[in-house]
Amino acid sequence: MELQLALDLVDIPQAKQLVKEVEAYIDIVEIGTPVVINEGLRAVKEIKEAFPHLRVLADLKVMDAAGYEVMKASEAGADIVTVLGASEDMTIKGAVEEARKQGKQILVDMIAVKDLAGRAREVDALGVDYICVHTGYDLQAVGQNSFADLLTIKSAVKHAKTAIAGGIKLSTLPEVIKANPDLVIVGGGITGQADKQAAAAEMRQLIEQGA
Ligand SMILES: O=C(CO)[C@H](O)[C@H](O)COP(=O)(O)O
Repeated sequence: MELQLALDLVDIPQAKQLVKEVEAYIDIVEIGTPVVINEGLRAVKEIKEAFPHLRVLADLKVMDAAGYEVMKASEAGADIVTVLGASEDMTIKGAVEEARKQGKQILVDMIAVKDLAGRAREVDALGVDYICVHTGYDLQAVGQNSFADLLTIKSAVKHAKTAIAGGIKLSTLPEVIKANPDLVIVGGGITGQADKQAAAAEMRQLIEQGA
């Protein structure tokens, strides 16, 4: 099980500082959508150059013209690029084709998908690398989470790796680990803590010991 640090509310120097603190405990650094909006793909480039041993995910949440956007993120150094599960099959196919050309991976974010099991089966058949259930900030604000959704995609998906994101904290990580996703994505559960290194270390330890 891999651990991904999601960076959403930082600029590039803050991102570098944060990754330096927790790099020993994480597998993937996510350059979050707000960071890409504020800083552009330069954030992906600078983090990959500073931490070449870590994989970098560009959370572009692509919805159209995926071939071009996956190409640009790959050129910047992204190892994984996100595409929305709610987008057209053609878009997801285009993303997978370009990722294969570039030697990169596609994570499909299932945020706002209503028929989760059905869409997960379709997206899985398109050859994506990860399928991720995700409770975004707007639904986290009204108390929702994706724990049940993870079980739904675990039973639907046959080929892709499964992932979960959205408000995961130290206190809820054991429940997530029990459902055995391939990838756990944590933002505020690490970046919002006074001691970020300790939070990341504890999370890594829980993952290693299987909760
Ligand atoms: O993609 C995102 C928001 O759209 C976040 O990166 C993701 O939800 C993880 O962050 P957090 O753990 O703080 O919810």
